[in-house]
Amino acid sequence: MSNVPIIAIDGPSGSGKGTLCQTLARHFGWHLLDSGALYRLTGMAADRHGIALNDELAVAELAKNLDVQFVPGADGEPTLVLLEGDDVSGELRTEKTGLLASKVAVLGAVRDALLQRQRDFAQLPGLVADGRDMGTVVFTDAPLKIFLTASAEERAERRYKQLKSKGDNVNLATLLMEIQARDKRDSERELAPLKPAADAIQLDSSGLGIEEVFERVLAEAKIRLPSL
Ligand SMILES: Nc1ncnc2c1ncn2[C@@H]1O[C@H](COP(=O)(O)OP(=O)(O)O)[C@@H](O)[C@H]1O
Ligand SMILES: Nc1ccn([C@H]2C[C@H](O)[C@@H](COP(=O)(O)OP(=O)(O)O)O2)c(=O)n1
Repeated sequence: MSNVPIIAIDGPSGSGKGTLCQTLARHFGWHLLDSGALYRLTGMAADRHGIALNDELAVAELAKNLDVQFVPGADGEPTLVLLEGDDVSGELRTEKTGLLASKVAVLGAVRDALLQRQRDFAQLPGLVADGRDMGTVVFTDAPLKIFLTASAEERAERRYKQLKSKGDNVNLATLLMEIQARDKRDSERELAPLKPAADAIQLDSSGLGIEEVFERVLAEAKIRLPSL
């Protein structure tokens, strides 16, 4: 793992991690780990199988044996995600699934079950890792760690526009409450809580455009990863 350059991006929901990570991975031609998707899929699997979200061992067993396939889309089309053979690409990104993910993510046995699977993504020529504990737990040696934030209001607004453009019937006030509840659960949990690593660069993206965030992180990458 140590010879693989890694950029770890952590932060709360809607801060722009996914967008930034995809742009960075494309820019460098590196691999991408969407760790949140693994927690989302675990939450969905528990929901499908009627397993209580606090049944730690049963949920961890699901996490260990996730039957998932990522099928690259045709030109310009998004990757399809199949859970147990069913296309769950749409359901994966809903707020309901985000909430399920945040609930199973408090369970230590689930986090342990997903740890090695995440580390296996560290492959040459490099990895951009998106999550909550990339810099603090999963890739502690990453030479560049970014903790990306934005005000809860701005994050809710971003999510509102994103879901609205997909045709979802959403309400801004409800989204803000959901984001705040998820922030609280993710930050206050005992294991791998959402917090900046001691050596992370904190970047508040409130009022910054997507391109501006990318340029700032690119500049940091050139400093911290001199081989780039
Ligand atoms: N800096 C930014 N300014 C405005 N909108 C942004 C910014 N970064 C991301 N977005 C938009 O906000 C929404 C949520 O971003 P996303 O990358 O999914 O966040 P996260 O992965 O942190 O939850 C997306 O629609 C994205 O296009
Ligand atoms: N490394 C990670 C990634 C996600 N999680 C949990 C906590 C999050 O609320 C959920 C969903 O994460 P995800 O990054 O997909 O969600 P957002 O796109 O930021 O809304 O999973 C985690 O505990 N650790």
